[in-house]
Amino acid sequence: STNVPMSQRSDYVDLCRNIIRDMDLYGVCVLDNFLGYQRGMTVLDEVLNLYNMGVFKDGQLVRNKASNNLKTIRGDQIIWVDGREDSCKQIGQLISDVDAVVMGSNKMNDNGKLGNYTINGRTKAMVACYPGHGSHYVKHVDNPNKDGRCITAIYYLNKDWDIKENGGLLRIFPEGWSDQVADIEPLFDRILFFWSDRRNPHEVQPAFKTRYAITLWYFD
Ligand SMILES: O=C(O)CNC(=O)c1n[nH]c2ccccc2c1=O
Ligand SMILES: [Fe+2]
Repeated sequence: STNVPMSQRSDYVDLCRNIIRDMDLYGVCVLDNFLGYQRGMTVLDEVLNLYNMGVFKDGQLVRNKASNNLKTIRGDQIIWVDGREDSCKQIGQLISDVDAVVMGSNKMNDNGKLGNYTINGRTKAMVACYPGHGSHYVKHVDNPNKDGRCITAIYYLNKDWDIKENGGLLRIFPEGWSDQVADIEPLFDRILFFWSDRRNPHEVQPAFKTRYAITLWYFD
């Protein structure tokens, strides 16, 4: 699947059915080889180019619950792109492919919804870099207070990632799964979907190698 638009891909319907089933059963869905190697690499090249241009900003400070001082407990650096910028065309193509599978899953479901949501918008793409040296993200819920975001979609860009050496595991603690957790490695060309609300508290464990991801949040 090189430059075939997502909705024309032969496995498009299967991808959407896969998302519908996993989101209904688990509230989490992982798809590998989402864009294919070549296109994945073009997206990675654009992200590396952005990073080397120094346009990423430090993730905002978050008060450390343990102590009352404002302490950087997240080492992520982010930049928001909408995909139409000159240097973000491939990221823009990724975005429209994620849109295609999310909207496709939304329509394809018998009740025309994905988990009782009618998706009608999304944020821009948040390109995030965890610079290594133990940078992490404490356990949190993306949308704890009904801000409208219902699905989190994260596309990972990390080639030759060795979770034991490099860390950076995403651990989801799905509500109602008692003590089970979903451990997701941030592997190159992997995309992850999960409900953004309190059903899916999650954390990014300390990363010891530069770790890139692109996140989209879908609204209903
Ligand atoms: O990268 C991952 O695997 C998971 N990542 C997250 O859960 C995550 N969630 N919410 C954020 C808000 C602002 C900046 C970065 C983030 C962020 O990496
Ligand atoms: Fe998150």
